[in-house]
Parts: sequence; C-alpha cells; structure tokens
Amino acid sequence: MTEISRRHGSPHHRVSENARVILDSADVNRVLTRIAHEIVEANKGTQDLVLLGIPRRGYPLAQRIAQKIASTEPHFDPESCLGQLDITMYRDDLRRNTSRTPQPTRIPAGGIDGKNVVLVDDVLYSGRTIRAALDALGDFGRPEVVRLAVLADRGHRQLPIRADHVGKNLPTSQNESVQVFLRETDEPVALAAGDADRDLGDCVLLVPAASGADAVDVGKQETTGNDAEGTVES
Ligand SMILES: O=P(O)(O)OC[C@H]1O[C@H](OP(=O)(O)OP(=O)(O)O)[C@H](O)[C@@H]1O
Ligand SMILES: O=c1cc[nH]c(=O)[nH]1
Repeated sequence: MTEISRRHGSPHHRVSENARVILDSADVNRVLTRIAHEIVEANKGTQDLVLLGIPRRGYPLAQRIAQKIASTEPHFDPESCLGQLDITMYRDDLRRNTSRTPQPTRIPAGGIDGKNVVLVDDVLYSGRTIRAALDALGDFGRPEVVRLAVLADRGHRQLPIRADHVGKNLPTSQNESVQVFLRETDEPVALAAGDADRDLGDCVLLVPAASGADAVDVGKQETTGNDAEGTVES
C-alpha cells in the first residue's frame, strides 16, 4: 500500500493513507488524447462540436481535450467551441445541501442550438450530476446530440445514464471513493515513500473503505467507451 500526502501544506492535509494510484500524469494525458480522438471520430469531424466542462474539474479536462482536438484538426477553434456548464442549481439534493457555491456557466457565443454537445466531467458515479447537467442544458437551447466524456467511471449508477467516452472504467465498492487531482484545480500530491519518479500532478486515486475490508464489486455497472447507448438525442 502507498501512503500519499500533499506536497505542500501541513501533514494534516494528507489525502489518504492506502490510496492507490490508478492513473498518474502520463496516464491522464494518454487517456485524454484517446478521448479527443474518440470524440472527433464519433462526431465525424469537428463540425458543430461544442465541449462543455462541468465544474470543477470537468472544465480543465474539457479545455485539454479541446487543445488536443485542435492539434490534429486545424479547423477546430478551441476557444469558440469550449464552455463551462454549472449544475449547482439543478441538483436534486439542493434542499439538503446548500453549501455549494455556484460557478459561472459560459456557453460559447454560437450557442448550443443544433450543436453536438460533449459534456465533460472527471468522475461518473450515481449519474445525478449528469442528470442535472442535462436539465441545465435545456435552459440554453436544443442540441442536436449530447454525449458524455468522463475521466473515470466508478459504476453504481442510480439513473439510466451512461458515458460515451471513458478514460478508465474503475469497478469500485460503494464505500470506496475516487479522487481526481488536476494541476489547474488542486495542489499536487506526492508519494511519501518510494516511487519518486511518478508524476502525480494529475492523478486519479482509488481511496479504500475506512475498514479496508470491503470487497470490490468487480464488473458492477461497468461501461464501455464509445457506446451509443450513452447518447441523449433531442
Ligand atoms: O455521478 P455523481 O454521483 O453525480 O458523482 C460525480 C460527481 O461528483 C464529483 O463532483 P462533486 O459533487 O464532488 O463536486 P466537485 O466537482 O466540486 O468536486 C465529480 O466531480 C462529479 O461531478
Ligand atoms: O468517488 C466519487 C464519487 C463521486 N464523485 C467523486 O469525485 N468521487
């Protein structure tokens, strides 16, 4: 087991003992490159493509994917095709949890009417965030198609929602959690002992249940990337 702590800040800011590194910086970069290619392939090019990141970490991921698309598709302008969609006021637990601060929503100038929108988030779990995102989208227009890209899908869906582009399918138990750290939004994490070569500026960690005795539900709600079932057509 690997002990992981924040490189900056006090020892009390330890992320978690026994967390497991699922993706390090190089892995994150590779899966985002793949997702960028998948998005262009599914879209049959970049025509009408709009990427909308869900705060907090979905936005920098969408930004990176847009840059990667631009590097291979000269007609794709990452600035005019990228936005951010805040879902705070559309959450179905809003009455119970009022502590969240809404983030700005920024829809590209061309709007989303008739566009092929790709929602981008870091983790897909219950699906409630994405349900809220679909609700929020309805206030801004009627996309031709809405697809979903996530860095990690940990299963345990509570709603009929599925991702089209998945960085890592990560079967988990309910008591585990998945933590994502990105350079744009988080302080770096560092391995406290050994493995010093590993760059964790960006990383996906699997944090075990407190007891450590919880079995993993292998295969539960596992999804595949590039799957048309996750597509929401309007
Ligand atoms: O599928 P779900 O059960 O909705 O879970 C996934 C969401 O949970 C996390 O966000 P969180 O609500 O922790 O907010 P954050 O992005 O501000 O960390 C994550 O970034 C996803 O948006
Ligand atoms: O494990 C989880 C569940 C929901 N959202 C996360 O970011 N991680």
